Amino acid sequence: MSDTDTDTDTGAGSHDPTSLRTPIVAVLGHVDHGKTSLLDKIRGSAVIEGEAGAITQHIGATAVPLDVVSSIAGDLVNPDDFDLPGLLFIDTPGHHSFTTLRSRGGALADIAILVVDVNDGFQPQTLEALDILKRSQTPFIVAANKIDTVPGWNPNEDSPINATYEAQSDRVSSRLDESLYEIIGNLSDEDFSADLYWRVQNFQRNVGVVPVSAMTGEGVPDLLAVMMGLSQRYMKEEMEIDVQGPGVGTVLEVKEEKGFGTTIDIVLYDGTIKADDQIVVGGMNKPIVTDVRALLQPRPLAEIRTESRFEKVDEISAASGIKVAAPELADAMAGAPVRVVRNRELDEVVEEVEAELADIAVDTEEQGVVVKADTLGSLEAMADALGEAEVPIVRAEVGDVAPRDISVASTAEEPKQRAILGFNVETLADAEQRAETEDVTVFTDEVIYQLIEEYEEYVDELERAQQDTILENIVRPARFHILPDHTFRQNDPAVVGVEVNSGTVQNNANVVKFEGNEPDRVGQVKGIQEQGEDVDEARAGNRVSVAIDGPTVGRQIEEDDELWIEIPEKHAKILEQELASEIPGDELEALNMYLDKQRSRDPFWGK
Ligand SMILES: Nc1nc2c(ncn2[C@@H]2O[C@H](COP(=O)(O)OP(=O)(O)OP(=O)(O)O)[C@@H](O)[C@H]2O)c(=O)[nH]1
Repeated sequence: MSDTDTDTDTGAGSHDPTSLRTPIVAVLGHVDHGKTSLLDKIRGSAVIEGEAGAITQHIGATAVPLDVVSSIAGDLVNPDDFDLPGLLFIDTPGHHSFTTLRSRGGALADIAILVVDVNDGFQPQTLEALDILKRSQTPFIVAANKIDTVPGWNPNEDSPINATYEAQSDRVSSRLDESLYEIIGNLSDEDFSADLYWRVQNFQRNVGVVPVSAMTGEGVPDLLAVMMGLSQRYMKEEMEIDVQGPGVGTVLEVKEEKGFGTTIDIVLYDGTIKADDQIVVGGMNKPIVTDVRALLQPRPLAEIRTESRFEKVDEISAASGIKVAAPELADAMAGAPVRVVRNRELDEVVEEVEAELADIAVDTEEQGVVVKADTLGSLEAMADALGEAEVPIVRAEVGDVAPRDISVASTAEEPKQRAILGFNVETLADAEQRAETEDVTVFTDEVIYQLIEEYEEYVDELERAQQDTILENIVRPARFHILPDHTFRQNDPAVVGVEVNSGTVQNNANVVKFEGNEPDRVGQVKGIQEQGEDVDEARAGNRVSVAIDGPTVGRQIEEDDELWIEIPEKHAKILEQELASEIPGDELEALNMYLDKQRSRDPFWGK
């Protein structure tokens, strides 16, 4: 330990062939529950507590070295107990960036903080985040945030939780306990056994809940202590890397940068990347092979007035966030792998990148919706969620919704598949216009489940509308009988009083009479009158007079006869198979009786 004691540089450090890298930490949680504030608090405390320059601002991440963790956490962290170099916090909070952050087949973050507002409790994105954590099997702790908002709270800036608990009245602390136990209960509903962190004996089996305030810093010492302890205890082996080996990382963002062209912000989780390395990066169509032109880090705050926001470095080791400037990065994708070639066969490295990309690739089908997402990880998350919702995908790509996506969607055979689902992306202006003319519906949202819910509602509505039009064009079943002494006209057309037993008699429908089970078309309804008024239809129970063109009363039809509306076989099939739940019960009854009659003659009628 003693030889690394003085080494506060969490990145390029020791020259041991293997060394322990910094665990990568991601912060997730529902909107407004305090993810950004918590990160800011940790960063802020680190700046105040540490020697100048002790925390390193990386691209997309903040490194908090062990000695700074220890000075914030006080008695809770004794640096002699640890040999991991500190913690690397990913600066972009939210499960969205978390899904982007993947490494070989898993989450890139080694550990996560799930922020839950103690007042607000579990919310949709809390559940979504939990789902993502569960799937990626990422260890996490819950930061029960905003404890300072418990009415009557007596704040103690930056205090460990037990000290601040003691400073609260019984009423206040039992109120906080109530909220905390609610969160623990919610976690258990989601199959996570959880408890207040100081009661947890085995963090591999139980999720620790740490009460904190991102505002006052209360509980932040505990949070850091638990993170450090968890990493040291359970992740040490995974943190062993060949620090001088060729670097391996994940693209966090693809960005245009003045003077540098397209650059990629990456998180390096293994080895070292050097300013003269050849690298292979996952691209839209194929791996991109290119040479690093510059490795860029943010300039320390003091030098912000100089022209560039960045300064060049010669090399950097895992775990770290770095901007890479290199030619031909336009097709690079957020979430894609990056590998340094150095001393290895280029083909081999390309194959490794291809294999990783294939691993993330989404299965597409002949017919389905178009899916767009801003990163590979989120595309994969979308594909998973759509798979669960049984929505097939015809094309899945990283990027904004573009006109060619509209073209693809417009070729869908089913109207419900003339749709594009865009997660965290924009719709380009010309695509929007095109969507309108090509009758393609574009859905965009920043929450996966909301996006899918929106689409499902749309599909439901579409199907309802379709059934309505089908129903409009389909002959409705009806059974009715001629009332005795109600012949108003013998023929041309015959006009008789009838009562509808079940179903709906509609104008212009054909009328049949069964002789035994043999249907015999006797004519067509040519007018319905109810109490002297013309109507379009008569429902079950109505007594109306109908004009039937074709028969003569006394010959083809008689008073007391039971008559039916004739249902074409195709219509009968649609009614029975698709619309049975849409039509009224009495209509269904008439349909079933009609089918019974037809099928006693021909068992396959209407099937
Ligand atoms: N009183 C109090 N307010 C807090 C605390 N943490 C966050 N807030 C406030 O809650 C609001 C949301 O906090 P953010 O940090 O922006 O939340 P977030 O989860 O990062 O939100 P998004 O980035 O929008 O998802 C802000 O007004 C914060 O000032 C806390 O511990 N106590």
